[in-house]
Amino acid sequence: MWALKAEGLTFRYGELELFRDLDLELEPGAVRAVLGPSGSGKTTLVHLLAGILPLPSGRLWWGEVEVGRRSEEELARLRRERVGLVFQHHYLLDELTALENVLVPGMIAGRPDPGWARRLIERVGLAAHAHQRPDTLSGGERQRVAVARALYPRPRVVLADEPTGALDRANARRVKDLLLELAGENGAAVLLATHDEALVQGLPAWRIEDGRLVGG
Ligand SMILES: Nc1ncnc2c1ncn2[C@@H]1O[C@H](COP(=O)(O)OP(=O)(O)OP(=O)(O)O)[C@@H](O)[C@H]1O
Repeated sequence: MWALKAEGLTFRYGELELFRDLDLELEPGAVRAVLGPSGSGKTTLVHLLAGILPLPSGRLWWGEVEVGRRSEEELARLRRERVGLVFQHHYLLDELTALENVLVPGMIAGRPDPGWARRLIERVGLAAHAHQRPDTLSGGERQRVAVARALYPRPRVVLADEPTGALDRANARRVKDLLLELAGENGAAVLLATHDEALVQGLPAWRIEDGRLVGG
């Protein structure tokens, strides 16, 4: 069984065709970088795979569940349970502490587990900062909170779009390493889209070419 699978994905913005009959499959625990220059469609691909952009054609699965056509509400619930998202911008809530931000997915689901949230905050090296608000943390620390929050629901797959794009080299590596470690410990597959080839050196990678993914 796969953690993430897409079949026959075609997508265009007007005249600009970004994907043509694209297939992909990630097994549980697998890691793939998605590489491509600016404008090649990395963000668009992540948004399609996250169900943020509706699929105009093709099929998408998160684990054994086919995403298909669903109400916004149902899609949001499924995504919260099955998909961890990390973007270049952290999207943390400024009025909550770091720990509370990690717990948010559990509160929305009505099953908060503060012990698990605390363990994740510890794992990303922020135990001493658990009760600080995001606006009092550094950029790298905020991204580590975002990584912990993405892993909180124990998702099948983590989709990351330039998660280290706003960070210096050392912080970028630390955030990327933590993302892969935590995902690995929890059996989540990771798809990491970036233009930064040095960051993902040594990882299996797909490149966007002619509307498909090659390599890997
Ligand atoms: N809403 C939109 N309407 C029309 N064209 C769009 C839209 N969003 C993106 N595009 C175009 O689609 C192409 C792919 O954009 P996308 O943001 O997916 O690329 P990317 O590889 O993530 O780029 P970057 O690394 O610069 O973020 C670009 O040429 C962009 O101009």
